[in-house]
Amino acid sequence: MLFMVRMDVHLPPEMPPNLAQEIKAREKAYSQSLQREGRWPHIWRVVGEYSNYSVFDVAGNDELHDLLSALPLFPYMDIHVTPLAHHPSDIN
Ligand SMILES: O=C(O)CC1=CCC(=O)O1
Repeated sequence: MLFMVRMDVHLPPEMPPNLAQEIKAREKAYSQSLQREGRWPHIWRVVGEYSNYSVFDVAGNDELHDLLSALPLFPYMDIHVTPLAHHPSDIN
């Protein structure tokens, strides 16, 4: 199943910069491992915002929830999930 996910990151201003960098480095490594596995095929920056739109290709809701809740930035993000279905006009 495909899901479009918007993630808005809100790191607390009082977080020490070295801790923020460490969390971001773990987030990047985790994200890139899922991308290599094909479970996170798209990630796009929202212009001008500390946000992304991503597409996940997973078995279902439970797998997506497990994957998202394991993100190192999960405690600092608002996440909105949109399940995607095939469009009848899609030629692919
Ligand atoms: O920077 C972001 O949008 C948050 C994020 C998700 C995966 C990643 O590497 O960074």
